[in-house]
Amino acid sequence: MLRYPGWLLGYLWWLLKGCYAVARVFLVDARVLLGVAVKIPTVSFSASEQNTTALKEFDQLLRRVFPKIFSSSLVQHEMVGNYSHLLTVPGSEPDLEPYMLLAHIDVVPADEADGWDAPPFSAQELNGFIYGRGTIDNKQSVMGILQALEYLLEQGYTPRRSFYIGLGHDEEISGPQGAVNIVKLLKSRGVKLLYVLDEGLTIMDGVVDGLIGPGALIGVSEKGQATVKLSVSTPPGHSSMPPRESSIGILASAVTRLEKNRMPNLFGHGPERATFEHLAHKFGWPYRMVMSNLWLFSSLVLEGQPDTNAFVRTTTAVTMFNSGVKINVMPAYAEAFVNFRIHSSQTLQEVLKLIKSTISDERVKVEFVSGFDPLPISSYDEDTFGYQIIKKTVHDIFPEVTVSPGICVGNTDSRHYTELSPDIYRFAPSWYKPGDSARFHGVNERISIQNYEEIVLFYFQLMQNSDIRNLPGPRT
Ligand SMILES: CCCCCCCC/C=C\CCCCCCCC(=O)N[C@@H](CC(N)=O)C(=O)O
Ligand SMILES: [Zn+2]
Ligand SMILES: [Zn+2]
Repeated sequence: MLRYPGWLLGYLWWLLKGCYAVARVFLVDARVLLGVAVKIPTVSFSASEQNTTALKEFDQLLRRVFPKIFSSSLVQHEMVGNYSHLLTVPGSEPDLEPYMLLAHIDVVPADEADGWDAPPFSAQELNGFIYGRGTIDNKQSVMGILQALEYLLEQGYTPRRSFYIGLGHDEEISGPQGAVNIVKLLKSRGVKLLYVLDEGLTIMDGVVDGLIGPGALIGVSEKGQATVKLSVSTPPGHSSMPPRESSIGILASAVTRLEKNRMPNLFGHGPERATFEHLAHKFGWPYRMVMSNLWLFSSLVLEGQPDTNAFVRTTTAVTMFNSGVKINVMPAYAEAFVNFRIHSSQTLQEVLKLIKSTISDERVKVEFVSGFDPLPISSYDEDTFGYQIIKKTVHDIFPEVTVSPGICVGNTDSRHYTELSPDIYRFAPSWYKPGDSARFHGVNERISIQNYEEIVLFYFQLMQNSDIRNLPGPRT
């Protein structure tokens, strides 16, 4: 048996304790920093209105709290579209294709009166959670990525593989100034990316009936979108002599038809099939039996909840409805906006056709407002560097979690990056438990302090894991 002198063991123990102490300080700092970031209300109110004062303040915050990043001769920092950030970290081996991490600084509006347990821009800690807008969408990634890089720079780390960090300031309004201009800039420089990782799916725990243990879903695609405006015009008049149907009534029937006749269940026609194939061994009896009939499984198990239902079909959301000027005047005009999120196996054109045939009322004018097809499906096989490195990193930090591909039900800045890379992934390692779907863009958005620490460690590990030349082991 090998014998070590006592002084050596003592020294190693001292070193270990030192590393632990540094790690603790680094994580305690990180948690405070997330709080400071959440307190700055970087709200995107609408396509034409953003809180630019807050965006400037956020820029100042980043420069103040990440001194190594902003003073390093290694890291190149650029502002893009006024408030977005592009960081370039050149590797020592330029022949290795770079990768890119994305996150966004802006948040959707939040009103304490909607029922928050703590003010949405307070970052108050309650029962081990930091509450506030942006804690899961998506300041946890902004601060987690930068904290990881700051710590690596502090350790004198220089990567072999170059990487970029893109922090958008207008993701919540589709990224027209941030992501779009970062992509233009990178394209003009001839950059190609090995993989891109953006926000998106999460670690699900207890949200799918029958699934035993947590599952990390890595978004290998994201749904498309269609927004349509429906409008009805009728002659105005006195409310004491109303016609049988008002413009509001006609429009209400049209949106009710859309809500009642959901788009078809397409389970099994897109990457969600692979999700369940990868998770199959984690289903207990009798779910495992039902899973052999995937369609039955999807309608029994998945259609019931808004989040799992979004996995299996194009969703229909009536988001705006306006009409009427006075209680005794028949409204001359009523309009509604309906937002569809398109399943991977459908196209925008197919969905627009279905909308018209479902409404099937000539009095309702249907206008296309905006939309795009579902995004291409990135590879997730054994030889795909990006997917496998993300998967390995999940296992390094969360050994108990099963990893599987999934479809991101919301859209992200990464959808602008398709010309830079075929392999785009949407995932951040936030825990997602029953009830959490309502926190995204809703009330009581929060993250546990422990989860935030895990997120910092995840990016810290990911940057190091990405630094290998090839995936290990024989590959067929
Ligand atoms: C086995 C099936 C489980 C399905 C679980 C679904 C889990 C959903 C988990 C997280 C959803 C979070 C979506 C994150 C990305 C959303 C980003 C966003 O808000 N984007 C906006 C703005 C835009 N860029 O278009 C949007 O409207 O989508
Ligand atoms: Zn987001
Ligand atoms: Zn969002």
